[in-house]
Amino acid sequence: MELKPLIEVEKISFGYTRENVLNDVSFSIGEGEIVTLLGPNGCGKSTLIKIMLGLLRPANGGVFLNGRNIGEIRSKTLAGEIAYVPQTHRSSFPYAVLDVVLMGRIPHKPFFFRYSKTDLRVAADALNRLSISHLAERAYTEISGGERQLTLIARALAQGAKTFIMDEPASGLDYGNQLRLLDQIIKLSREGYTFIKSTHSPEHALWIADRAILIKNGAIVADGKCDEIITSENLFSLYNARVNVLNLNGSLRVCVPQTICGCAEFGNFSRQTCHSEEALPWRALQEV
Ligand SMILES: Nc1ncnc2c1ncn2[C@@H]1O[C@H](COP(=O)(O)OP(=O)(O)OP(=O)(O)O)[C@@H](O)[C@H]1O
Repeated sequence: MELKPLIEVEKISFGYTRENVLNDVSFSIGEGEIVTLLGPNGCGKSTLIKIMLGLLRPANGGVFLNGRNIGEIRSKTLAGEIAYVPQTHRSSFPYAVLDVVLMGRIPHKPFFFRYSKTDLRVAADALNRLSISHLAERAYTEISGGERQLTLIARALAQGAKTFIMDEPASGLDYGNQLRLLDQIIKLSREGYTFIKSTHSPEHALWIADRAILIKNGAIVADGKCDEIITSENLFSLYNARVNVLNLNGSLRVCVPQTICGCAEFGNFSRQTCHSEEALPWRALQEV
């Protein structure tokens, strides 16, 4: 089924200097999709995200939200539509975590305002949803990087926008919080939210995303369903790393490196199992 285009990126080129970082990048995002941007360090993911948010102006091309050029939409209006979770964020002011989350309500407020009971409830719900209510009174400057990341995601939720653009949202999170974040994204997507997120984990894309856009040297090299384009060959082309994409139980896909500890044979990747023919559990899995 063809999804209604929500965001259209048309022929974007951009360079910080004379050299282009992005070249002729085009794609569209449908309402309710979860789209993952994948690519090696420095390939242009964050730059593309900043252009999609109107924070950087492209040299050529444009970004359209529901047909309107993003550069012409007032920032307050845009904030009601799109919430941004940046890769890293530091604050010099020791705001309480609750206050940082409440800042997500500002686009809904007039110039002079006080937070209403509804704002407080929305912020408390967002903290609760991310399981960080216990941090509410802590200073944002005195919590860990992962806790800050969760706070920013809660702020994005409190903002009430239906589209989330997230730059490596799982990067600072511990393993449990990474999985809980993926879970939240799936739940919110079922409620009609749209997600565009960059990641360095092809597995995260395989597990939750509808679509992946693979970027290399500032250009799109593949765009399609995760199951179809997150392949061993494409991962090698992106990361210069040999990885098998395996099918678990016919539904879940996982990435398994072909070589760890110098053993090139598929499956022989732990010191214990090295050179042991019997101990190859991965043989039972089907290679994609
Ligand atoms: N403010 C800047 N000024 C000049 N060059 C920049 C600036 N920000 C990024 N770049 C360069 O632009 C290119 C793309 O950077 P970008 O941050 O978009 O990559 P990325 O794919 O998000 O990388 P990573 O996965 O490491 O976060 C890189 O070569 C980077 O060095």
